[in-house]
Amino acid sequence: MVNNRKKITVVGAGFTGATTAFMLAQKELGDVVLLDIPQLENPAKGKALDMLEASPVLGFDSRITGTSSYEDAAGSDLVVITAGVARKPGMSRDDLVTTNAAIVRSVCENIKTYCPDATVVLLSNPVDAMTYAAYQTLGFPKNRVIGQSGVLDSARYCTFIAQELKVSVEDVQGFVLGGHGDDMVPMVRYSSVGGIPVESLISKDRLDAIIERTRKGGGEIVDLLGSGSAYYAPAAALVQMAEAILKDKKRVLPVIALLEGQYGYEDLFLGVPVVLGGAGIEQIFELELTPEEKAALDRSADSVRQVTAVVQRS
Ligand SMILES: NC(=O)c1ccc[n+]([C@@H]2O[C@H](COP(=O)([O-])OP(=O)(O)OC[C@H]3O[C@@H](n4cnc5c(N)ncnc54)[C@H](O)[C@@H]3O)[C@@H](O)[C@H]2O)c1
Ligand SMILES: O=C(O)C[C@H](O)C(=O)O
Repeated sequence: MVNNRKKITVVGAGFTGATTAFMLAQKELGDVVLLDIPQLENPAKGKALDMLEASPVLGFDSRITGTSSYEDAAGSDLVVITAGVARKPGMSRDDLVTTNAAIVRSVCENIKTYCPDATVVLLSNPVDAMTYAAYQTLGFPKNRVIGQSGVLDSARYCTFIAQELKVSVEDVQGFVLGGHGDDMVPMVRYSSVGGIPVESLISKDRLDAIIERTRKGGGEIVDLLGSGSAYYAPAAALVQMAEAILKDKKRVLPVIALLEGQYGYEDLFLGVPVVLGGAGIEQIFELELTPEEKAALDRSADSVRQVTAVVQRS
């Protein structure tokens, strides 16, 4: 049964948007509108129809429509924004800030008009700063403007731990704090495998290598693809967040939230563990950090503050 016929709009029908739409529909989290610019309306319609024609085989009843009109998005419960350009090999995510801030702002003007009650999840990069730009433009309550990075970064971190120990990913617990950049902070002290602290299972050298690979995880995929960036794991991360919100699951997940004093930061969107449910971000967990962890988080927050300042000036 489709989840109370919730309505979900995915803005940007490119790699991440289309993959997210398909996963949302397969999980029957709602009816899905896949929206792109007018010049790409037909490809958006084509992708949506192609997905819909898979529904008898895969057995889902979510409706999927492609469009370039925000009227079709009207009244959405959830809006996922993937609109924007992706980086190329040799670029950092921050190189996209000016281009994508303009795109995110124009998208959010429409969301504000057509979907005033929606919860909005940002994916476009650099995502911490794009979440700030969206919050400014939307004027929605802070709990309903959320960025995706920590679920993806944590998934990469847990994948590498499971590979190292040759164990099931299902038994690995761990998460990443901070911004979605190369100085993100995988939280080793809070990571475990089957309840056993990871530091007692993996040597420091190997853990350092896993941390470094996690931090550069997006770049590893960009280099392998040659053009474009990751989309399967990012889409899976968005869908986990969507499910938590649409089903009011109150999952504890690392997401990009507005910090107003938590962790010592003011007026900054940054990745932290939260309770994610029907109201969006329902609670922010503030962890006690060691001096080393806090210094690492400060470095990450500084990077995010610098790129956010570009958004604030533009
Ligand atoms: N936060 C993360 O963890 C994460 C993960 C993966 C990708 N991303 C980012 O997500 C963005 C999208 O990645 P992708 O691989 O889907 O790129 P893509 O190029 O495949 O798709 C982007 C789509 O956005 C559309 N678009 C551009 N301007 C638009 C507008 N004004 N309105 C509606 N649609 C518009 C484009 O036409 C295109 O179809 C990039 O910025 C990428 O860096 C972030
Ligand atoms: O690395 C990128 O540019 C895309 C995304 O942020 C990712 O981490 O895969």
